[in-house]
Amino acid sequence: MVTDDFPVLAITSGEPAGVGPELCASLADRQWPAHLVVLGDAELIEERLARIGSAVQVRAYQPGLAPESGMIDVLHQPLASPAVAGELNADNAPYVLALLDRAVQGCVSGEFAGIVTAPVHKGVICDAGVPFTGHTEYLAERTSTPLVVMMLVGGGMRVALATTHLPLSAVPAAITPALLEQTLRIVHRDLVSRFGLDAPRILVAGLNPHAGEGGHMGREEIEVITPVLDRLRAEGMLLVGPLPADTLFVPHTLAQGDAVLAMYHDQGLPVLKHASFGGGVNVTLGLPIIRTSVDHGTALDLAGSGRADPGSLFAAVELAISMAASKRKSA
Ligand SMILES: NC(=O)c1ccc[n+]([C@@H]2O[C@H](COP(=O)([O-])OP(=O)(O)OC[C@H]3O[C@@H](n4cnc5c(N)ncnc54)[C@H](O)[C@@H]3O)[C@@H](O)[C@H]2O)c1
Ligand SMILES: N[C@H](C(=O)O)[C@H](O)COP(=O)(O)O
Repeated sequence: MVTDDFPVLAITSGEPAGVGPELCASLADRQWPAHLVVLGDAELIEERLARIGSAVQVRAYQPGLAPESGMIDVLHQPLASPAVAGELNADNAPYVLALLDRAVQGCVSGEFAGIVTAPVHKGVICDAGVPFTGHTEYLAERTSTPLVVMMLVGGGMRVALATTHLPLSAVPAAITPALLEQTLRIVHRDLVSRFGLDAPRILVAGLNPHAGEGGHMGREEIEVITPVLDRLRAEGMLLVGPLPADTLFVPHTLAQGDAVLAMYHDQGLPVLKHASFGGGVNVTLGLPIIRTSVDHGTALDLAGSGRADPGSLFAAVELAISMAASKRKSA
């Protein structure tokens, strides 16, 4: 059960051909102020541990059992087909989704205080016939949440996205006044409730080069972004922008805000990942449950090598623990 000061967190081990299973096992290298329960196929995790020469042991998860050093507690979920490190197999896509479903179910029932996700491979899930664009959208659907916001934290930055996993050509039409307003409300609310900021200041990027150059390089700033910002400012929200994205991330400007709202995935994430890859955290705002994740993908090239850096997973667990504590304080 989730106790006040010792949350139980579900760690989904993700794509079985990727680095997720071995990274999850490396969580046993540290002592955590939480009970970490790895969701995955126990034999797969044992096989990866043996392969990388790790002394970590696998124990079957039982609620209430105290964590032990050098051991990971695994809530066994069987693979559909044997997994080979580095080789994607669409037959295991339902397994990957079952890990997420089980974790969500545990959060809803109160068994888990939150979810930390190791990476999945979006393409192989789609290849299996399940339209899938990412955990963010999947968890929104599974928790019946109409809108969630992806935010990455790292390198001293918090970068939220107005749009997530959609083709670049679809971005301008997706940035509607309603989307932008709801997104900013979610970012603002969660920065207060989950990150402990009293009056967060959000730097909002424009969509076009030089924020549209007064309408000469695009009109979204004038017609969509500025009116939304004006409306929310009138309510007291501290919003700066729309700012030209090329200079938004220079230290002097960045220092004037607590978070950035970028208009699309590759406007914000390359900057953050350049500054912090391997140590950043992806967090989903607006969900009724806590969810954090690594900042990297399945790294098929490293799977089974023992060379994958667990830094981002560790940071994701730390953030989930701190968010669970904030939630308890505000309850
Ligand atoms: N949280 C997630 O589930 C998540 C996040 C990002 C990407 N993805 C997915 O992962 C798949 C592969 O994506 P990609 O190839 O663009 O990115 P990737 O992050 O898997 O790999 C990019 C490079 O970073 C290296 N790298 C990644 N993780 C590392 C680690 N922990 N330690 C050391 N080096 C590491 C890889 O070896 C590779 O050279 C895609 O399907 C993508 O959508 C999932
Ligand atoms: N956009 C994320 C990143 O670059 O880290 C990644 O694709 C994972 O997204 P989900 O959390 O939605 O799976």
